[in-house]
Amino acid sequence: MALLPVVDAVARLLNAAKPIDATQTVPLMSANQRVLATEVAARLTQPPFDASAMDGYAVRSADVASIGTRLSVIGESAAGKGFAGEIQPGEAVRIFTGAPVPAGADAVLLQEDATLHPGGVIENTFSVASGRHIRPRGQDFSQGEFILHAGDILDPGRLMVAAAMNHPEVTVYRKPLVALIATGSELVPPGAVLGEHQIVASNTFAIAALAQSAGADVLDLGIVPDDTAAISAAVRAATDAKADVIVTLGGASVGDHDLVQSTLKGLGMVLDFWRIAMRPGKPLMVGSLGDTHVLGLPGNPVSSMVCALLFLEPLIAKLARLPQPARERSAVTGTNLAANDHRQDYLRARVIRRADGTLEAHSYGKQDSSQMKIFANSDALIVRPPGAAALPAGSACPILLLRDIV
Ligand SMILES: Nc1nc2c(c(=O)[nH]1)N[C@H]1C(S)=C(S)[C@@H](COP(=O)(O)OP(=O)(O)OC[C@H]3O[C@@H](n4cnc5c(N)ncnc54)[C@H](O)[C@@H]3O)O[C@H]1N2
Ligand code: MOO
Repeated sequence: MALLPVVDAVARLLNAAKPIDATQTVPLMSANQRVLATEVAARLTQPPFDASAMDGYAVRSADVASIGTRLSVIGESAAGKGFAGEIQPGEAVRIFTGAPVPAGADAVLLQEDATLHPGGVIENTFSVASGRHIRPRGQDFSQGEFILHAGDILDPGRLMVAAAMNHPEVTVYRKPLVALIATGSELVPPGAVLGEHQIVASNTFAIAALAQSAGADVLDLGIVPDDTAAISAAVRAATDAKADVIVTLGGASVGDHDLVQSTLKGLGMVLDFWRIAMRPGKPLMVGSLGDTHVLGLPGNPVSSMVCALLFLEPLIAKLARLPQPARERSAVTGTNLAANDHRQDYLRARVIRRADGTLEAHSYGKQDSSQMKIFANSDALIVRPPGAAALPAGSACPILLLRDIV
């Protein structure tokens, strides 16, 4: 079977994925980066009353048209405790930022523009026009106004206005649930005392972090040995939990102990495709078990990460109604790059930002898909398309950023 090109494989996966319709109501404190499922209208008018924008004196502007006028201060209006009476000609009320403007007043004289005399009398050193330093009722928004909309991604500004509209909670789309199953009889969790021929299961932590950053909830189903019954039990646990995506780690290739595909098929998985024209990550498997997407990632740590970046991250974005990831950048290669074969190659690279802003990517020379230290030190993947000619240092090359470059 010919290997499927990466771009076709991603398109097949995303075309088959439907955004999640289910919603849930969450408190504002838990709503950052969630996707709104409803329109949100203001439950009140903001500000709810004409309010002072400054600390000073509420006055009748006609009284202070000329400098040097004396006014009697007859009371105080503070934020949360306004002045009940009405200002008459020749009177002023001490007022503070955010406080309601008393009846009769139509401007605020800054305290810097008033001289205080004994006996509660002020004298203006500046004149203020009608309306000056007053925030009229409803200047921000009005009750019933729709300010947030279904599909909006909640961020600090939107959460601020949601709270100001007097909503303690919002209705958002449910996050996709990604179940992770690490397969391999050699695997033990980090922190374990390793027996002979055992290795630490590291992939789960990388893929879980990637899935959470992409907007998913993660269900870690732990490590299962290379055993059909054990893999089946973990897959059933994932479907019982109503996972939207089951991600298996390892056992994706052709060895005698690579049982993931055969086990999943035995449980009813429909295989969509297997084996992609990419390096690393060739043995990636994609299928569906009922409505659940199944991604079988290769066990080699870097292969699993590259597959997760290329396939799991966009899948989560589509299910979650979030924008597709935008990791692509233009860079120049800082090293000579060899001609490529028929598999799209993803070279781990350090990236520096030149003084002119250009990104310069330095591929690690020797690298294979088991080398986690190189991946951890990599800022980007240089993308080498199938059949790409050799590139001398200084040539333009596309990269996928793994982290921000300062
Ligand atoms: N005859 C062939 N052999 C292999 C092929 C092939 O086409 N023909 N493909 C190779 C490629 S490419 C890859 S990638 C690997 C992927 O194999 P599997 O998905 O079956 O992975 P495993 O054999 O289970 O493990 C590979 C390697 O990674 C380690 N591993 C597994 N899981 C984890 C984990 N959760 N955390 C850390 N490390 C893990 C495992 O111990 C192995 O060392 O197949 C090639 N073989
Ligand atoms: O594709 Mo494998 O992922 O080369 O190591």
